[in-house]
Amino acid sequence: MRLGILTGGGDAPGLNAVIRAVVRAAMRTHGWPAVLGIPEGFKGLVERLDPIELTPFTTRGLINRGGTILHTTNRANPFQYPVGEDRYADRSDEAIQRIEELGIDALVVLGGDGSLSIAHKLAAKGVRVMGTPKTIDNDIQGTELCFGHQTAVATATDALDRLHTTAESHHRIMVVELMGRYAGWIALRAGVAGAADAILIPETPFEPDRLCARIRDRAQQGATFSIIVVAEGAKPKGGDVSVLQPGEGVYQAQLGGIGHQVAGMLEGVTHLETRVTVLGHVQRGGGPVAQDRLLATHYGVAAVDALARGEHNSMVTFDGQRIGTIPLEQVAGGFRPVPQDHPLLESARQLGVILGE
Ligand SMILES: Nc1ncnc2c1ncn2[C@@H]1O[C@H](COP(=O)(O)OP(=O)(O)OP(=O)(O)O)[C@@H](O)[C@H]1O
Ligand SMILES: O=P(O)(O)OC[C@H]1O[C@](O)(CO)[C@@H](O)[C@@H]1O
Ligand SMILES: [Mg+2]
Repeated sequence: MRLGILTGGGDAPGLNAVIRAVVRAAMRTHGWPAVLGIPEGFKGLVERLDPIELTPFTTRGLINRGGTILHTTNRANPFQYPVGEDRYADRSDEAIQRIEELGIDALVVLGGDGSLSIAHKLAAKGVRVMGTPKTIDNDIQGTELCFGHQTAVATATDALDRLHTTAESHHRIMVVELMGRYAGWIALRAGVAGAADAILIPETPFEPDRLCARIRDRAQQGATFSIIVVAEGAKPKGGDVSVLQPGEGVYQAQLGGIGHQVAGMLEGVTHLETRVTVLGHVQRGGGPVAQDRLLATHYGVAAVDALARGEHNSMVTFDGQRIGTIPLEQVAGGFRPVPQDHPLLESARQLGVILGE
């Protein structure tokens, strides 16, 4: 079987490790021919960019490399492809024609919800696809873990450790804005691991007055500094998410600003000196931590195994114990928020972490 592979949407640590695993499993275990790497996500198919021949030799040294050697874009949906200023066309037939022309029997898509939804639509038109769940936000339906997430959590935790020492030196409030558009997995996990005093996530719109009162109480009870973690998609009760740049057409809005908003509220009420750190794309950069290398490797091997079994139109998954697969139709268009009864939320509550409730 000739495999094609592409990476879509934002990058995440572990993409290269999946590519390496797919290539090795396909060629070494199944004796399939070299895998064709499609550059720039789905754009590479529509624009007929030259594929990259991937072999165990050309994918050496990839397990710990950040980014994606295939490059990626989040602006290349073949079903709604930009063809001019504010104009889009369905170019999916051209993408499919290119897959056929390259002799690709199955396409492995490393992507988030957007890319996996596109893969599902291609499958409906007869393309054999296999997805692997990628996103640092960890918000893809059907799997406990997406690769990249644990690296982002480690990076954010390290940032919180560093902010602790300077917060303590200056008796300041430090507000840290972390990624997480719709789900607060990074903020919750890094917040607990980094001993944050408050964690605000998109799933729990916060009460500004209560938040300010509780931080003021902390100070009055002797706390000389506070660390507040805010997911970029967090919002006050009855309010909206903070947008830096609105979305347009197929372009998603750029979120940001909630950290400064929260800092302004806190400083106004508590009169404590407050500083803001927006960690941003640092969370997506660099090589994957060991857990993400392992998860990415399992996912790559499982994707090839599933195709070899004759399965397609699925995504590989991890349920906390085992690697499996799930039909893409159960993934596309959905997302996975932090449930209100999640054990880590419960532990945070019991530690007295302010959760904006
Ligand atoms: N539900 C959907 N169905 C079809 N296309 C979608 C859907 N959501 C997003 N898209 C398109 O898919 C492309 C990739 O989406 P996006 O940038 O969200 O990447 P992703 O794969 O979801 O990764 P991530 O969001 O983690 O960066 C974009 O062109 C976007 O317009
Ligand atoms: O790289 P971009 O286009 O700014 O996208 C940023 C978004 O991508 C993510 O990193 C992953 O979906 C989100 O956390 C963030 O909102
Ligand atoms: Mg997306």
